[in-house]
Amino acid sequence: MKRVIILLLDSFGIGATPDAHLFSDEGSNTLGHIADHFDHLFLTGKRSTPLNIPNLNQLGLGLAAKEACGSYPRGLSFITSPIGSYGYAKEISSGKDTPSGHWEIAGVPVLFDWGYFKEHTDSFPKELLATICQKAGLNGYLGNCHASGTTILEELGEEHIRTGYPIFYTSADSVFQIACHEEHFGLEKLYHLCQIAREALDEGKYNIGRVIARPFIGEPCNFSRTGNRKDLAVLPPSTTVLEKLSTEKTGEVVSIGKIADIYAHAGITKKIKANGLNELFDATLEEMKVSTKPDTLIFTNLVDFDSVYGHRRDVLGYGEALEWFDNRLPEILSALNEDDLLIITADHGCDPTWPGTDHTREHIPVLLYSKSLPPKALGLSDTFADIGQTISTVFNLSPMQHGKSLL
Ligand SMILES: O=P(O)(O)O[C@H]1O[C@H](CO)[C@@H](O)[C@H]1O
Ligand SMILES: [Mn+2]
Ligand SMILES: [Mn+2]
Repeated sequence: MKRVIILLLDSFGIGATPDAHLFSDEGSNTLGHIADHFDHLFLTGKRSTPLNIPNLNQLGLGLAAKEACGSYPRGLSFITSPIGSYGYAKEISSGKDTPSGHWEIAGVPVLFDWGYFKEHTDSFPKELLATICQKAGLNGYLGNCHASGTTILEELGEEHIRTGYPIFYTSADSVFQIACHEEHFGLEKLYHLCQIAREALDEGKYNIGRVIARPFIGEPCNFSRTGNRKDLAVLPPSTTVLEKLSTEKTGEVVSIGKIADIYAHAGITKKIKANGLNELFDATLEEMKVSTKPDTLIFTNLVDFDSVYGHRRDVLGYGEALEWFDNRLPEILSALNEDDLLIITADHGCDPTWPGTDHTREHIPVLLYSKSLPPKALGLSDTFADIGQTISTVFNLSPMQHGKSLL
């Protein structure tokens, strides 16, 4: 039996890429700056340890980070003999968004330019808004701007409840996001509205990667987003390794968390919904226990690193979540069969110390671990697609067009 398990820590970058200046992200470093912060807390007596992630470090994370940005993350002990193969990768896709990162990992980089809503206010074209309102029978909308998804609820959540108008917003990513109250507006009504927006964007050829439903609950001054987020993505531009596995080998491709949505369900054979790091982690472990089909890929996206900590610029929360993950990592390692391959990686950066609330253009870590694989230094991957090519090699699929196998 051959299985590949991918744990994707959404936004866990390890240092700016050479093209980061094109995104105003030169010097960004998600892991590095979190480690700096924790080291400072330790040295000033506010924490009993620096950033404490010994298991990731043993897998070669510190060494990969050193190669990616020039310095070992502060406070981590220097490891000379990691137990895993470690490397780092840069991105050839044009954007630093979630679909681009995930698709490139699956062997399909985004070599075209997405459409973006670049204006920070009055962000969406009038004719697009008119079409959506007409098709959805809406008398109005709120927002129509760039925003952080939690800040905009504080600003407009109350007015949304009072008027019944949905909140439309975007970011530096190729997204059209819609926030509505689950009870006052209704969840199904929100999903329906997102579908209308998706169709209007496609018909208008705006080339927008995702429409995202952002449901929330609560009262003014106390709103919170729920786990019923839904991403309506366009299809990847060509066949991903996920699709190849499910068609060439009739293998099992298990999505845990938002993976299925990100790939527009293409190639996914089993979908497991889970919210929050704990549930996502438990679901991954459970799937590793019950999956018996040969040629299985279990792919988990741990979105909270990005949506709860990275975009919120919560350095402490991000670091503590990393420590939580690291502490549970041995459970995954001991659930691995002899010829399973574990891949720990990310899709882009989201440095919580960086100005603004957007992603950062960074290298991703590429940590491979298998009981049957002697550890080695993998060096720099010129594209995230090396991961897809590696998976294609493991399952003996036809080669992907991009990337080289790391095995
Ligand atoms: O600020 P929130 O709503 O979390 O939105 C963020 O999440 C979106 C999708 O990952 C990004 O484009 C960014 O805008
Ligand atoms: Mn992401
Ligand atoms: Mn994000």
